[in-house]
Amino acid sequence: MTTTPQGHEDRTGTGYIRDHETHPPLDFPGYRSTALRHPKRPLQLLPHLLTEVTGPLLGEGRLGELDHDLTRQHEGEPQGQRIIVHGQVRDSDGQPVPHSLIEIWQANAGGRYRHTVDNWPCPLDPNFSGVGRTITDSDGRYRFVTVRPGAYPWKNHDNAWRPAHIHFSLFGRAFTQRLVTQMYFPGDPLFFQDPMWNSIPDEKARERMLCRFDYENTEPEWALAFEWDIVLRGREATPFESEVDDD
Ligand SMILES: O=C(O)c1ccc(O)c(O)c1
Repeated sequence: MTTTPQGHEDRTGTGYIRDHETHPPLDFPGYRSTALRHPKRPLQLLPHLLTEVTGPLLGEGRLGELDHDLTRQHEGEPQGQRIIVHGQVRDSDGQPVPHSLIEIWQANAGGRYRHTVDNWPCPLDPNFSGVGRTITDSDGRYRFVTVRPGAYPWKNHDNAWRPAHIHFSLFGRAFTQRLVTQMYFPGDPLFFQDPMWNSIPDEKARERMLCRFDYENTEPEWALAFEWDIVLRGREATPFESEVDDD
C-alpha cells in the first residue's frame, strides 16, 4: 500500500493521498462542531460509473442572468461595500478548469446569514440573500459581484468571531466531485482566534485561502475588486474542507 512521508496510507485505493499539511483534519477539537459532523468510519471508495459522471449536472443554460450578482437579486439594493470577486480555477498541472459550476454563500455586510439558526442581533438585509452561482468560462475564469461580508459571531468558543469570509463550493464534471472551501480577506485581525483558519497546519497553505486586493479591476465609483485563484490538487492546492480522506 502507498504511504506518504508522514505515514498516511492510500486507503481509498485511488492513488490519491490527502495532504495533511494543506487540508484540515476532519475532526479538529478547536472547531467544536466537527466532533459531531465528521465521519467515524473509514470512507468507502465510490467508483465513478456512468451514473456518477453523467448526471445530474447544472449546465450553462440553467443559470439565471443575475445568479452571479448578489447585489441585483432583489428589488432594492443591499447595504454594504460592493466588491467584485474573480479568479481562475486550475488543476494540479496548472491547467484551467473550464465550464465548472461554482456556488458561493456568505453573511451580509453586518455579518448575519439568512439562516434559521442565525438570530444574533444584527439586522437581516431584505435585499441580500447571500447566495450566488456561476460557471467558469473556457479559460477557467469566474466572476461574482457581491458585498463585503461582515465578521460573524458563532459561539464556537468564548467571544468567537469568524473572520470575514465567502464559502465556495466547486463541482467538477459530476456532483460526486464536489469540493468546499472558504475565501478570506487579507489583513483580517480575527485570524488568530479562528479555529477553521488555524486548523490548516501549513501556514503557506492557509495563505492560499486569502484573496488579493486587485486595484486594477476595481470599478470607479462602484466596487472594489479582489482576485482569488483556486487550485484543485497538487502542491499549490487550495485547502478544502470536504475531500477524500485517508485517515
Ligand atoms: O460550522 C459552523 O457552524 C459555521 C457557522 C458559520 C460559518 O460562517 C461557518 O463557516 C461555519
